[in-house]
Amino acid sequence: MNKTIVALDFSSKEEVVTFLEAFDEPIFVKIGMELTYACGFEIVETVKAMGHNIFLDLKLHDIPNTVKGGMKNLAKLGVDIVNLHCAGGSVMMKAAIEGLEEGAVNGKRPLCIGVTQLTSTSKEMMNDELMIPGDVLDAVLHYAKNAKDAGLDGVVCSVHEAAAIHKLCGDDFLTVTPGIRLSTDSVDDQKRVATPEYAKKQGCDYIVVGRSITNSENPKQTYINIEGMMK
Ligand SMILES: O=C(O)c1cc(=O)[nH]c(=O)n1[C@@H]1O[C@H](COP(=O)(O)O)[C@@H](O)[C@H]1O
Repeated sequence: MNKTIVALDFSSKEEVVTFLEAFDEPIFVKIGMELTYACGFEIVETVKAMGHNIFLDLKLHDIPNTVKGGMKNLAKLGVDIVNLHCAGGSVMMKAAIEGLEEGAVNGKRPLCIGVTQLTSTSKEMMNDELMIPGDVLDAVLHYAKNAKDAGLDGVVCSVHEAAAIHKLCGDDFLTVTPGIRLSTDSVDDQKRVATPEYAKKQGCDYIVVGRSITNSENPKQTYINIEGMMK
């Protein structure tokens, strides 16, 4: 199974198709809000028809009943992974799983993972602006435990928290880690970043990589190099 999930942060179907046509084999991709809001859910069908695995990253965060209904309809799309914000709370997370089970296609629901603290969040921002005290690791572990208890399949976190999450929640509990940068890349808006090599050392199940691949001169070769670092 591929360990690298490529973030298709594009605003048109043409860019997505051109990007994916370079790959000879199916890969794992992430369709997020930029692409979905530009193209609608039709883009999910387009990418599925090309044979790729899909993480549909819409980060649901609302009252339990609304998230349940939303997840029911997302499950019908037959994607592999969906996500939500753990900050929505345990009742919301349980409702999300109920919705996914109701909408499951042929008895199979998408995996559901919860965003703990965005990788663009620093300790200072978390403490001073969001008013969550302590270290980022403490908050992330607390949210991960809530997610596990609510029946989620894993979390989105930074590479720096993945090993501690596996220790607390078990090796089967997925850690999906964005904020990946090659050592020469600019950090951009990310705060908790790490290289693919370090992600492998920390036991991350999947890394999410956007700009390091999509903005590179040869995206396919960069993808192959990064996959190589994760094997
Ligand atoms: O849920 C996500 O995928 C996500 C969570 C998070 O905490 N941080 C984060 O960067 N992401 C996503 O991962 C991708 C990272 O993109 P790059 O910074 O370009 O590699 C983006 O599509 C983000 O929306």
